[in-house]
Amino acid sequence: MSSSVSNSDRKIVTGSAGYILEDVPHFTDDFPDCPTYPNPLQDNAAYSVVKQYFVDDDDTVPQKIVVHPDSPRGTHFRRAGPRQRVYFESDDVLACIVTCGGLCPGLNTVIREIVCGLSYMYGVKRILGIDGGYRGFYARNTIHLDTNTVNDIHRSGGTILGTSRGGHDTTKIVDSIQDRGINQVYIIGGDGSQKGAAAIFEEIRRRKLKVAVAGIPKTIDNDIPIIDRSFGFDTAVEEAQRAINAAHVEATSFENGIGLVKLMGRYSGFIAMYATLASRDVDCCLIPESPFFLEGPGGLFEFISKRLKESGHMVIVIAEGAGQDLLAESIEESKTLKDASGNKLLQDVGLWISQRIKDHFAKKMTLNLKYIDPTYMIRAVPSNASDNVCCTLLAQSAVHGVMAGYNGFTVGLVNGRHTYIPFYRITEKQNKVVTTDRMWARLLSSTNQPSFMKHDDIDSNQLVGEPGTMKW
Ligand SMILES: Nc1ncnc2c1ncn2[C@@H]1O[C@H](COP(=O)(O)OP(=O)(O)O)[C@@H](O)[C@H]1O
Ligand SMILES: O=P(O)(O)OC[C@H]1O[C@](O)(COP(=O)(O)O)[C@@H](O)[C@@H]1O
Ligand SMILES: [Mg+2]
Repeated sequence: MSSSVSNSDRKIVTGSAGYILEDVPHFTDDFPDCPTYPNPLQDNAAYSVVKQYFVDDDDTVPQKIVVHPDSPRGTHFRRAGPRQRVYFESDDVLACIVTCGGLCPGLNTVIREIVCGLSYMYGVKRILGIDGGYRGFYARNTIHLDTNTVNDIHRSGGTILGTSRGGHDTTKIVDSIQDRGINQVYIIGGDGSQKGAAAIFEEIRRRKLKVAVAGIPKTIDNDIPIIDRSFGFDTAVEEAQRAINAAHVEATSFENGIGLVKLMGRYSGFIAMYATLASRDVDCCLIPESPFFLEGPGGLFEFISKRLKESGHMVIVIAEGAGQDLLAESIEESKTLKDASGNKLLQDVGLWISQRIKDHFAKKMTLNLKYIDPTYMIRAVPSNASDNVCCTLLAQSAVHGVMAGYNGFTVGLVNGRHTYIPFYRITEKQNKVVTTDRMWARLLSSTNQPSFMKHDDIDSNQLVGEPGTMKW
């Protein structure tokens, strides 16, 4: 690596052939002389047999893996994992864990694995749970966590710590961290929580505290950029199959039956897209990234009419954020309502579209429409086997990074490898389905639905924009 540019926000290292490392802060940036210790894992019987268990400090992971012979090497992120030296003595650690935002399958597994990782791998004995999200830092007592208290929690949905929206007061949160003597903060949450984590980290740095802040991305609808996916998505897609199956059974049992399922996805339609591709019973999938219209040639009503004539039934999957522009035209106040975190409150597109379909066909034909809203059911369940493994690796990677002195990062899977990503890359934009990618084309070809787009409508940004993750 040849040169390094660093300001309070960004730490960019450049190398030959267009190599760029978007690095994360490290304790030594602010405390150049802080002491280090041998990693206790080197004496751990389970890990000592692993060849090259410790990650080389120069290991980085490319953001783009499809390249041409003359492509520049491009952006990389620091590879996650244990390092030879650590920046905390086990007995000095006072760690805390907080869960924020909406529920997601796997929250309890991540909590469990942070506690077990800290305890079994690094001999940390003092771990606190923050009660009920960010406001719990200053408004509630802490919860004692150890390997016994978390032993069985991965079998339950939700979060044993509780969660909330709103209540982010950076000054009060950092006061609480400072007063309690906490020196490791693990924040499990979505895009909003990671913005909160970045604010906490900035304030900690401003106060020159030797406190590590690490984010673990919680995104059921896969709206966090850079990462391949995070825990809970797989479970949500699997759980959505039950609703789609029910919709299919209802639709096939009645004359002109329509089963309509609403799934989560405020701005990103990945759950709807993957649930549709997995099921094969879905005739039409509507997501926020792909505008649609109801009336006239090429519209949804025409397609419903055609599909009912062809097969006598149909299943529609709609993401909660789809068609919000159409709803906003009819419900004026929907444009301004927000939740406690400042997220725009969405109107129930499922109810609205059900009514519009019923009204449209009322005088034309008998129609049996059943609306199923499993949105909270798909996020309140415990995580499945594959998500449990995902939770474990994310939690352990976060613990390794913090112990190794890295700071102000979100841990995430990039092209199948765990990495440490600076907060600003996680919070600067949202991950979306790119409707000019092949995956959306596969969906259109599997459902045979219209694209609802005229060529002129295709957002020119999408043609040149960064491709969405989860591409095969
Ligand atoms: N820009 C922000 N700055 C600081 N805190 C934020 C910001 N956005 C959201 N938060 C806080 O993060 C927490 C979770 O945010 P929310 O948007 O509800 O869920 P998620 O993290 O799942 O996206 C809330 O306590 C909220 O107040
Ligand atoms: O009713 P709540 O608890 O605010 O949750 C609803 C929202 O939570 C989510 O499941 C997840 O949102 P977050 O990522 O902001 O937590 C959204 O898809 C949904 O709109
Ligand atoms: Mg969010």
